[in-house]
Amino acid sequence: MEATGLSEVGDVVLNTLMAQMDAESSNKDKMRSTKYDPVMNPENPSTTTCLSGWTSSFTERLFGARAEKSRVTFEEDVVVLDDAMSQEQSLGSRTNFCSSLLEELKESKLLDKLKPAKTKGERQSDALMDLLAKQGIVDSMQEPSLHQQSSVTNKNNIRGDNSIFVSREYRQGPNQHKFQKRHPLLHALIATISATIQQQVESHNQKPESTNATFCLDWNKTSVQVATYPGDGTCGYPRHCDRGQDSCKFEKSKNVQQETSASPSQRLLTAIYYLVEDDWDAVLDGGALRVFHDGDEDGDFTDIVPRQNRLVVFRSDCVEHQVLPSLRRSRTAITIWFYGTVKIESKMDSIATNGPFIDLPPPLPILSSDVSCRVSKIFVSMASYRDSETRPTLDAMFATSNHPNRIHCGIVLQLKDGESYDEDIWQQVESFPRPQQIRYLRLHARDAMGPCYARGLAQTLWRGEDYVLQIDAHMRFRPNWDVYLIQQCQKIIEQIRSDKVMLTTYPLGYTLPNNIPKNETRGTYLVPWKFDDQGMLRQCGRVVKRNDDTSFLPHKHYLYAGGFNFAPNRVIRDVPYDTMGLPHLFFGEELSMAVRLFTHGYELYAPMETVCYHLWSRGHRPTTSPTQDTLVQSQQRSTSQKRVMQQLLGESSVVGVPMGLGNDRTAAAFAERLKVDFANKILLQGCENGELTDADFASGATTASPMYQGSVEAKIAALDSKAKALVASFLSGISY
Ligand SMILES: O=C(O)CCC(=O)C(=O)O
Ligand SMILES: [Fe+2]
Repeated sequence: MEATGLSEVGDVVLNTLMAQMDAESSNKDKMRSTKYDPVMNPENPSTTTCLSGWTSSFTERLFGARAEKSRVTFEEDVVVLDDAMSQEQSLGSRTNFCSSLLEELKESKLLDKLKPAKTKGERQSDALMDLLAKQGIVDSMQEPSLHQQSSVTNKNNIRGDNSIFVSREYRQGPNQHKFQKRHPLLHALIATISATIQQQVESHNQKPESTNATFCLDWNKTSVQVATYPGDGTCGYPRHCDRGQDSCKFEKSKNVQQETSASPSQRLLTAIYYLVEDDWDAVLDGGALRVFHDGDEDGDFTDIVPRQNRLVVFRSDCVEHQVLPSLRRSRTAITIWFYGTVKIESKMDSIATNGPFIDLPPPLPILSSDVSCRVSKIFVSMASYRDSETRPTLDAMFATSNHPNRIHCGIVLQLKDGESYDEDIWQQVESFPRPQQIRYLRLHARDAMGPCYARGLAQTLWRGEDYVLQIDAHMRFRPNWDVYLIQQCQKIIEQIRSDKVMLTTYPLGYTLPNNIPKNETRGTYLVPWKFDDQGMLRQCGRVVKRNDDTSFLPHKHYLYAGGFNFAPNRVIRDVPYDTMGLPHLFFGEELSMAVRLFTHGYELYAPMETVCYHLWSRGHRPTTSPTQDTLVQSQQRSTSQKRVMQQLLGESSVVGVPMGLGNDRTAAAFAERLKVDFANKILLQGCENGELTDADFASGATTASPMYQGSVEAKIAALDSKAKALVASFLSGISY
């Protein structure tokens, strides 16, 4: 074994030691790390007027539950506040705020300035302006004002209203007193709604337990629009999302553009205040705001009648809506858009059983955009063989996920009947706090037939979830793992324009009970290691140098890890586990999957960051070993190994058959990419680096090292004496 490999092990051990020493101080840091800095709302410099009818359940609707849900519902996502503005705020002869405001708009001639909304061409030029603003070529704070709007009616307009933006410069610029003097009621409306929203956002963000989402609103960037739909029954506004068509789930099939943490804030909340007459009739006047519940084209909806003094608020980034034509009279509304970003953080749920984590690794970096509309369900496939870590793994997995409600597990529990060790495991899993999200099959351990059988059975528990994560039953996770995996997967799909992608690698290790190398978050990369005495190729993971440039795609490789892989759900149909065909196969399972995936056109990638940690020691659980095989078992194993060899050599009998190779690429091409000669069992030059170069690996390692393959004991044996001493002192603190 080469010394270069050892220094990698040394690194990991050192980092683990440091993690332990840091454990106490970092526990304190586990509190919210992102603090929102309240900024004084310029729309509201002195007053503290708030909408009186606003309740905390409204706040919960807009800022709370959404992060956990995939479906928009009227009851949970839209706030309708009647009698929004109190009558005391009206001025002059009228006692009614709404009619006073309408009068104010008329008197100030603002309503005369309304123009048909923008044409498609104008919107495209806006997009260009946006781009230029992002490049710093023009000032991004400029918003469309009266002068920039079209004065020509265009039949291609998708929306039929006449509108005007009350420019930010006018409302908030140096001459804002002019605006306030000329439009005192409009100013009062904007200030009241803004103050309420600001107060609610702040109080939401200060409650760490409320959700895992922090709302950062950019108070300098509100937009205010006055819009009138004529009452001729012809004009409405088709179904849309105020953030733009790319943001909604309904539009998911189109390429979703994700914000990066550097992207400017976007529309986050839409507040619409209706200025119609008080006898507006839902049927005779029409003009309802139709809110769609689901992402589907033909999903449910709720119609909201535009009542006088009614305020409707919803999330601009996920609530799709439409304006139905006004049938009898014109319909005026004022819309305020609030801009901002949503930071998603992991809930640091305390672990219900097996004590708390002594430490958690740093969260995975995820794009700061609110992915709540885009995050799909994940099916977690897990084969567990008499493993007391099954329940702690599930606990850790849910506790560190962003969207625990969207995770569904299929577990194959292979347990001995009547043994207390096994019955304890059964009890723990059966009494799991999220029983609706756990499906399982229980097998007698005596009927176990190796990982392919168990993982194949686990796949039968899939119920249409969008992504599939296959893991072992002894893992820990970094916070944000679910959103990170989906975002990385999507990034690759967009780049290579194929959804036959998989993220997979050998994770770094943890030790019992919960010792996670907190400072070690680098990714690992799979490369060939050696041919074992059965003639089977073994593989290993190598630590890759950290690269903080998030624009980089994960590194492509050709090997597959059974204990950690993530892919869009089509993988279950394209390359399902060979449940019956490879009984009692251990080494060979991963190669068979690798060559099958490759020949079916799948590209495999190693995440840039460690996503989870794997318990490499088997000391905590009873395992089977080939020496305990019955004759039948060992015969079956060697038949399975032969089948894997046929696959690796691309024999025609295994091409294009169920559970065999695909026709997209050949096994020979796989071997060539891997730089391995399977027929002669030779590793070819450069195979230890895969698609990378020496410089890409940590510690300048030039050879493949078996760092994650063996037991802890094997690793100790491989260390030099200095590292050995460190490991010994480290292990003496751990009981297992
Ligand atoms: O006036 C309404 O009810 C909604 C208008 C709208 O959807 C928009 O302007 O984006
Ligand atoms: Fe809208």
